[in-house]
Amino acid sequence: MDYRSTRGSEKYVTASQAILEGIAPDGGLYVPVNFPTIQVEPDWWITASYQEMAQYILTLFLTDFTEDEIKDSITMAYDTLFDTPTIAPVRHHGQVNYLELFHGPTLAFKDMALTLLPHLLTLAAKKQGMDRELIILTATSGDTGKAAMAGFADVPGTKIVVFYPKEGVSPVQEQQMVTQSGHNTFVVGITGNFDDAQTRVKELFIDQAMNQELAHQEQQLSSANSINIGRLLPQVAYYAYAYGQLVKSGQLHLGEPMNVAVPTGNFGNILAAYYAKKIGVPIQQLVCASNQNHVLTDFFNQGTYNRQRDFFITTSPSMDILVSSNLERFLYHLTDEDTELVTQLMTSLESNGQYTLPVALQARFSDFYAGYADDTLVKKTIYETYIQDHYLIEPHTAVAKAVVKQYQDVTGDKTPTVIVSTASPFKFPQAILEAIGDYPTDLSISELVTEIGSLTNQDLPQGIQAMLTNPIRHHLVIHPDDMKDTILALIHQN
Ligand SMILES: N[C@@H](CCOP(=O)(O)O)C(=O)O
Repeated sequence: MDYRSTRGSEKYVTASQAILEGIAPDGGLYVPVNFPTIQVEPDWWITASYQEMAQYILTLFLTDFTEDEIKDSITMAYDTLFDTPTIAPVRHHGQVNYLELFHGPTLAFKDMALTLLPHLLTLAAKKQGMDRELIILTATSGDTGKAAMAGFADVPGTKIVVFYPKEGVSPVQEQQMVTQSGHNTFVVGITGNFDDAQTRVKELFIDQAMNQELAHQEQQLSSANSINIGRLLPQVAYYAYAYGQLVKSGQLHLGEPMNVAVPTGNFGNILAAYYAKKIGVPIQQLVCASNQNHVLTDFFNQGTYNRQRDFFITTSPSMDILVSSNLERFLYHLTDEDTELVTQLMTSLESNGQYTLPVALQARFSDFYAGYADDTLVKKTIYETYIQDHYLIEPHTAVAKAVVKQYQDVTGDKTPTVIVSTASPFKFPQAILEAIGDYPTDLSISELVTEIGSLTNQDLPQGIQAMLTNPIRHHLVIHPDDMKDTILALIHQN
């Protein structure tokens, strides 16, 4: 299986090359040149473990890795770092299925790929005979940063630098990041938003002077964001696993489709569901759920992507994004691989802040339903779910739940649906407590997470305990324009 850039100007590369580079040299994103199909015995869906499914699916995509390399990486990634042997359980509460993707070490769905990526990247470097130090640049709106640092901490031959919006993540997300250990981890707040960070990170990948300077120091950039195909493909596995669990629970007969509802900002998680559908996971409708920054909702409903709009800081900060990077990959597939058109659209987005898709292409959106929920609706959804179903959900999951309700009200579609639950309630205690009761507004982080523990009847997860006890190691806050100099200073300090 080869990969090519969405902007088309580069030659085909192997999986290991694509993973190592992170982003294509022309500024596009690597995509598979074709899609394999799942060919398994019927009982595979209900008997395979999470690890077995992930191995099967990744073997289809990562064809220059051996089966043993993939298997060993998966064994190391999905182990006791997760607090449940099922890794990605589907829980059923009040007639609703939640695919809980927050059982990994940092309590967010990003762990599903970022416990694995360091192994894949290390192998990719070996395969390519690349012995430079890897500098992993990462932009985060809260979850990716912590998961990426936890994954790469003290991994030989790597340094990781993460940028996050200083005023745009939850207090727990920030505390998790700034207490991260590891001699090779760096996290820096910026006085801007996630888009400022992500845009500059993408620019640096194609900044010749920067890349030359790094090469001179025997270093090379790569990415831990979902712009890296090696971050995205592991996420395909959990949609297959969720489907198997729905069949196992008797909600579906094998072959009958499910719907999935994904809270999304950077369009990576829902693109992984789209890829799952393309390789044969029976998915009917992809419900694309946005928060008040509903640039994706407007795109799917009106055909125009317009990032020139107010930016809101919401209670679901991981989705506070106006430039959804992975939409570029979707456009590539939607346009039947018309790299010239994709390049035009992306150039228009960069220079005019918007683009409109030709009407004939808008007619191809039928796989997707898009909607959004603002913070008032999110609050109501968290409250109702807790009171009616005795289940505590965090704001991103609540966004998806609210949009599923809109979808079902509008269409009457009764297809069994999986709501992708992207983070643990422990990461967003303030928003949750505000939604469900009359809590004092001045609780400390420790008091906040303790309340969540009482409400869910759980001990504090290991990752939360570590956050409360580890010292703060990262203090830097900079202007986004200083990102390049800051990276160079951090990675070259002794
Ligand atoms: N929601 C993300 C933003 C970056 O998304 P990614 O999937 O491209 O890493 C976050 O929490 O950082």
